[in-house]
Amino acid sequence: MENLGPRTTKLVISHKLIHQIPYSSQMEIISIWVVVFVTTLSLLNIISCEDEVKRTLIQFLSQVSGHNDGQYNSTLVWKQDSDPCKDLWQGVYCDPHNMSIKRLLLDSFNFSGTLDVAMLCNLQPLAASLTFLSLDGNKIRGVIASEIGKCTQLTRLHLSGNQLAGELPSSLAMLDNLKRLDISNNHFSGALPNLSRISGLNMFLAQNNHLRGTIPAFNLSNFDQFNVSFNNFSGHIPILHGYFSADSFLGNPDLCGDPLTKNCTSNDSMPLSEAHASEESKGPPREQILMYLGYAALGVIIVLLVVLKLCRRKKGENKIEAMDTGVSANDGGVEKLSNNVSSEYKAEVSRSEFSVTSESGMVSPSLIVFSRPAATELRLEDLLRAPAELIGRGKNGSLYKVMLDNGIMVVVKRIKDWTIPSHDFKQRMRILSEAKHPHVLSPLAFYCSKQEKLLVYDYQQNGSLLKLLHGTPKTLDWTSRLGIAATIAEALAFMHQELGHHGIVHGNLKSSNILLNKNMEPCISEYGVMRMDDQRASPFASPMDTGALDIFKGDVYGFGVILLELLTGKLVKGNGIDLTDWVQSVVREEWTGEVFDKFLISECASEERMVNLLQVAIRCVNGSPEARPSMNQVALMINTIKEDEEKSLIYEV
Ligand SMILES: Nc1ncnc2c1ncn2[C@@H]1O[C@H](COP(=O)(O)OP(=O)(O)OP(=O)(O)O)[C@@H](O)[C@H]1O
Repeated sequence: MENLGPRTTKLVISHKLIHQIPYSSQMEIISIWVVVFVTTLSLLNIISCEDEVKRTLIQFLSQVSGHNDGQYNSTLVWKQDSDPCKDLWQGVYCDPHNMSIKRLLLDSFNFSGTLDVAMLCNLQPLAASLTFLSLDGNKIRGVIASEIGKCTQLTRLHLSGNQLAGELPSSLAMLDNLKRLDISNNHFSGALPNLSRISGLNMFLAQNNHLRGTIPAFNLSNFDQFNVSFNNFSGHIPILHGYFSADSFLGNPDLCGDPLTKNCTSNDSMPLSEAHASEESKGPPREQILMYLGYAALGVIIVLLVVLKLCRRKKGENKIEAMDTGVSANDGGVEKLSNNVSSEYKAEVSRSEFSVTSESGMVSPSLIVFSRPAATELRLEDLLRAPAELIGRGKNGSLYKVMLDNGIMVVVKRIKDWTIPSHDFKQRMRILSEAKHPHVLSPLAFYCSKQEKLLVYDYQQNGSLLKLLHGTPKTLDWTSRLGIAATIAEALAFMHQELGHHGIVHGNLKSSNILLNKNMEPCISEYGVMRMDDQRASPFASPMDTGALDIFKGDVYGFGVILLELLTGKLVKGNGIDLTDWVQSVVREEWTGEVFDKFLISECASEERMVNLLQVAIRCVNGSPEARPSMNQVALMINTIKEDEEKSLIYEV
C-alpha cells in the first residue's frame, strides 16, 4: 500500500485537495470548466463555419466565372487566407454588425461558367444571411436549382442578361421575402411558378425568355416594375387598373385583354391564383353559383358601407367641431396638429376608418402604417387629437413633435406643396420603408391626399448633429466625430446602393438631418422626402449640379459639407461666409492647419488623420459632380482613416 508510486500519490493528493474545497466552490469550478469547454467548442465551430463559407464562396465564384484556376477577373481577389468582410472582397457585402454575408453583387464580370445556387443555399450560414444575389449581364449558363428555396432571406434575385435556361423551380414561389426578381433576357422555358403568392413582390422582369402558360394573378398595384413581354404566355392578362402599358405584355401572341388589342374569348384561360386553380377543376355551374353569391355578398357589403359612412359622417362632424375649438398657440407652443392642417385633411379624417392596424404596409383610407413596434395601432385620429409642438418650419414644410396617448413621442413632417401623384408618393414611401438601415430613420407611417402629405417618424430625443457641434459647451471629441463620419458614410452608401435604381437619394443632406438616437448614435433622417423636382436645386448642390446631373453626387456634396463642419466646428454659413469657399481658400493658401476646430487641436487630435479626412471632404465638395467620389468610395476612405485611428489608440495604450 505504501508503494503506490508517484502517479497514484499525485492522484490521492489531488483527490484530497478537491475534497478540501467546499461543495459550492467545486460546483463553481465545474461550471467554469463547462463554460470554457462550450465556448471553445463554439469558437471552433465559428472558425470552421467561416472557413466553410469562404470555401463555398470561392467555389461558387470558380464555377460561375468558368475559371477554375482562380483567375476570375483581375479585380476579384477572393482567397481562403483572407476575410470576405474585413478584407472587402469585391462584390461581397457584409452586415457590419455581425459580419454575415448579405449580398453577392457580381454584375457584368463577363462570367461564362455555370450557376450553382444549390452550392450557396445548401450552406446554412449563407442561406440564412444572403439577401441579395445579383449576376446581371454575364454569360452564365445552367438552371436555377430548386435549392434556391432554401435561401429564405433573399429579397432580390437579379439574373438578367445571361444564358440561363430550363424551367423555373416551384420553390422560387416559396421565397416569402422576395421583393425584386429579374430573370429577363435569358432562355428560361416552361410555366411560371405561382409567384403571385409572394405578397411583397414589387418587381418582376421576365421579358425575352421562352416562358409559357398563364400569368399568375399578380396584384399589379403592388408593382413598380413588371414586364413579361416577348415570351409565349397565353390567356388573360391579370387585372391592370392602368398600372402598366402594353409594352409590358407585347410579343406574346396568345395573350389577350387590356392593355393589348386582342380581346379575350371564353376559351382564354384566366390568370391563375392558387384559389382559382382549385376552383377551375370544379366546372362552370359551380362557378356561376359562386359568381351570383359574390354579387349578393357585394350588395350586402355596399348597403352596410353606406350605413356605416352615414354614421361616421355624423361622428366626424362632431369631431371636427371639437378640433376647431381646440387649443391654439403660436410657433413653438403646444397645440393640436389638426389646427394646422388643411380642411381637406380634416375632411379626410372625418371620412377615415380610424381602425388602421400595424400590419405591414396595410392601406387604410387615410393613414398607412408600417409594421414597427412604436406604430402599433397608430391611428390618424390619435395624431390629430394629441398635443403637438411646432419644432421647425423649413423650406420643405413644418415639423411637429407629437405626444401620443400611449406616451410615445413621434414627429410629424408636413411636406409643403409636393404635387406628386398619390400613387407615386405611396410607391416611394413603400420603397423607402423597405430599405432598412440601423442608421437611417425610416418612416413609421404616412398620410397622403391630394393636398396634404404627412410623414411620421420616431422622435429622437438627443437632437441633431447641428446642435451638438455648434452648441455650447463643445463636447464632441475627435474620435466621436470620426465615428459619426464613418457611420453616416456607410449608411448613405448603403441607401444609394439600395435605392439607386429607383433614383431616390436623400436630396437634403445637412447636419440638422443627422439625428442622435438614445444611444447617441447618429442616424440620417428624412431620407428621400425631398421633392424630386427640388433635388436638382438642393441647398448644398454646387451650381454645376444642375443640368447633366448625377443626383447621387448632390448627396456626396452634402456629406462633404458635414465633414467640413465636423473638422472646422464652423457653421455652413457663418457671418455670411460660405464654409466650403472659406476652407478651399485657406487650403489654397497652404494654411491647412488654420482650418481645424480649436477644440480638436486642444485635445491633440492627430493632425495627420484630420488632414486625411479634410482631403476626403474636399474631394466630396468638388465643384464638378463627376470628379466627386461615390459614397461607397467615401465610406471606404473614411473607414481606413478610422482604422488608423483605432490602431494608434491601441499603440498608445
Ligand atoms: N425625428 C426627429 N426627432 C427629433 N428631432 C427632429 C426629428 N426630425 C427633425 N428634427 C429636428 O427638428 C428640427 C426641425 O426639423 P425640420 O426638418 O423642420 O428642419 P430642417 O431640416 O432644417 O428643414 P427642411 O428639412 O425643411 O430643410 C431640426 O433641428 C431637426 O434636427
